[in-house]
Amino acid sequence: MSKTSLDKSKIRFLLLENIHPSAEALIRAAGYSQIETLPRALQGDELKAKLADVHFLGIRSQTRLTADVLAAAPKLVAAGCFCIGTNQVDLATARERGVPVFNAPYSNTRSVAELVLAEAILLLRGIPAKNALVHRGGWMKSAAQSHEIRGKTLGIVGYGSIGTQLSVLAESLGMHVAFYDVVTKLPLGNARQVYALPDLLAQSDIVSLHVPENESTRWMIGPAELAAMKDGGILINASRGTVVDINALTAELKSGRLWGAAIDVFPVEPGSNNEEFQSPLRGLDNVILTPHIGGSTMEAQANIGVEVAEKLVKYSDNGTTTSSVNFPEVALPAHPGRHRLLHVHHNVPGVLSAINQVFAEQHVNIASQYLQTKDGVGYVVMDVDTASSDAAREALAKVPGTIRSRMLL
Ligand SMILES: NC(=O)c1ccc[n+]([C@@H]2O[C@H](COP(=O)([O-])OP(=O)(O)OC[C@H]3O[C@@H](n4cnc5c(N)ncnc54)[C@H](O)[C@@H]3O)[C@@H](O)[C@H]2O)c1
Ligand SMILES: O=C(O)CC[C@@H](O)C(=O)O
Repeated sequence: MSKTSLDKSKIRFLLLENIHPSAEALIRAAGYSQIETLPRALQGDELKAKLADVHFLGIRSQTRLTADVLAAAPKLVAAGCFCIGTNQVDLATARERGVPVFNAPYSNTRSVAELVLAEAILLLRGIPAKNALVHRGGWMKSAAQSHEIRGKTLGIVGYGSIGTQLSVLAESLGMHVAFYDVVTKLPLGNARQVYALPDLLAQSDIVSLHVPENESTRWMIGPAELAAMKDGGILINASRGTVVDINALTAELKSGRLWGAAIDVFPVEPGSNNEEFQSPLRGLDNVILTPHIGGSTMEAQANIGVEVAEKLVKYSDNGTTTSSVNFPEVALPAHPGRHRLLHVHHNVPGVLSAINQVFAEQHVNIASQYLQTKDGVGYVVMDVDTASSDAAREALAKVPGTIRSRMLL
């Protein structure tokens, strides 16, 4: 088992938001014993107090890692988002503080695509409203406004991992697929790219949103976009709650101009299962409301637990940052018989030569050196002879421009 300069028994992991137990199992199997798990998100002061002593943090979509919170986490070595979205983390600040952030970019794409397709079928048949009526003792045996999915047009906004997966599944059921994306994408199957969002909205029977939360997607579906949708259209949002103006959507649904919607994500979501969910969409019969569970299947969550925990452990044990969403990516081999020095610094001219100067002055022989930079931050890793590593680490920490350094035994 690999060793870290800080004894593994002293390294603290905090896993929030009911992360699947597969994560804890993997971290324990790697030799770490201090792992605290909580079933809910933490925010603000409560989160800051908890983070004072934490080295590795695991979150899902609800815990906000703002610049303020990161400043209160001086020991934080790395953070893992046990999900796809990383919009809840101030990624630039994390990078500038020398904290790599990891996620699981593919583990729940299939789960989301399956749910969206199921919702599209249910909404086209008016099942949510019929189900609600029958539960209240009503009966409405009628084919009015009930349609097959075959031959209908699905408009996908955001043709990435989930959008493409959905595209393939929808075509297998006989749907026509059109998509809008800011990037020109290779269409799968017979799908076709539409280059203006209003055009896509106007020609789709069902519109499904699969964009990340960022400046370009915030409130991208507002009154004008909803008005551009077909009469009787259906909107599905399993991306992020800030993508849709929920009040405008409520108005379109209440007026009956849009036929139905399935919404999994909301501008404000409860941080735990014990809080009340508030939304103007509550009580509308032809709206499927789900508690942000698009990616919540046992299969996806178990895989995510392993994938992200593995990335955190690998960074802790060996320094590898491959697939980090905010950090220079370095894939490192094992370092048997050597000590490994990890140095994160501001990427300004002279830092690397200062490091090499320090090593020359300390008579430290560098066996291997790896360097990557990203957006103003450099990450250099050096494997050195064990005899001289302590002196080298001490000198390295004093190099101007250093953000942080670490040694692996
Ligand atoms: N409901 C859930 O449980 C759940 C689960 C997984 C992911 N998600 C959300 O779904 C999002 C998409 O996931 P993914 O894995 O497909 O991401 P992805 O990065 O693979 O794809 C996103 C696509 O959106 C495009 N895009 C970005 N900005 C755009 C804009 N302004 N207009 C049009 N297209 C734009 C990108 O070019 C990309 O092709 C995630 O960021 C996450 O927020 C939700
Ligand atoms: O599990 C979550 O909290 C978020 C799931 C989903 O939105 C994701 O980004 O993968």
